[in-house]
Amino acid sequence: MIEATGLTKRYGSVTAVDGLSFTVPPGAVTGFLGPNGSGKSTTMRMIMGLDAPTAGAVTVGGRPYTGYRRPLRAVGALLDATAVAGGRSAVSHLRWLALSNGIPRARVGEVLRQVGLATAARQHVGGFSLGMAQRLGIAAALLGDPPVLMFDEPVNGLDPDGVAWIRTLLKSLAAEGRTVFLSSHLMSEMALTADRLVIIGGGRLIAETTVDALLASGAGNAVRVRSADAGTLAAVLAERGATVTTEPDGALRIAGASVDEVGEVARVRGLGLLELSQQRMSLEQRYMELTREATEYRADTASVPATRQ
Ligand SMILES: Nc1ncnc2c1ncn2[C@@H]1O[C@H](COP(=O)(O)OP(=O)(O)OP(=O)(O)O)[C@@H](O)[C@H]1O
Repeated sequence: MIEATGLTKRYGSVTAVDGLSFTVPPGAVTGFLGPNGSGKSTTMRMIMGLDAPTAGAVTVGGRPYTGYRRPLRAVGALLDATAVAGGRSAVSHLRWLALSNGIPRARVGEVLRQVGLATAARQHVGGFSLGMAQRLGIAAALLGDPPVLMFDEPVNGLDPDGVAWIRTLLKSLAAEGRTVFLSSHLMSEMALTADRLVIIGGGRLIAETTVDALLASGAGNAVRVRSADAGTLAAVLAERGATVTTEPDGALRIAGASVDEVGEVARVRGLGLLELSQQRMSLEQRYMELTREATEYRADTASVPATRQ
């Protein structure tokens, strides 16, 4: 579990993180989203004790990261995959990390196999591709078998196989009961990987919610229906208070009624249906809508509405 309470970081006149409170629970993948410069990396650095908060606090497993004598056993993190000395081999890099954290040497071989780097174990890290460096960073994060894992843009530069591999790995780590916290700008990937989301903008919380709840709450969600009796169906639905528009292909787009309600109205009136489906905004569309709302709200009132579910 990661818990931030009133977390704040100022760099001179820049407030990078502004009174941020959120929880990352175990047993789920929680995505961390926000526009460029919204404070995600700064927040992750404070979680890892690499930067001290100006105000507020963040704990991992109930205590600050810096309170752990062997931190790799408490939290594994991939923050910058390229931050490994290039002259070392993968195996010597991991052995050194294991030694300094009281982790058995045998664990090095295990994690190298787990990330698919066993055959490259003795190669110099300087010659690694970005994908191999990402895998090595993940091996280092897994080394101490920690209950909490954090990944900053883990799929950056990976090919589709690598992206799918990380998705499966993160989900399986969460299924084992670990806390998994993940930042990424790839919305389609986030929609497939994350169960929950913490969304920030301008250093402040915009929403803390599940992916399902966020998608269900989109203003652009609607029901699409095609019927040979579209005119009658549209009139009946409008009478019941739904907003009905006609699409270029003759289908009706209905806001303010569920798929079940539309289906029931058609059944009762004996109107044949050719198609009936729920239209949902993508995570990307919903995220853009939400961050835009928050920016406009902030411009109006100088404070951001926070949704917690
Ligand atoms: N060491 C620093 N000194 C001064 N300002 C900083 C420092 N680190 C971050 N900032 C500023 O704090 C704000 C938040 O930056 P941060 O890197 O945390 O955002 P981010 O959400 O991770 O962005 P990105 O998505 O681009 O990685 C930015 O305005 C940035 O310029």
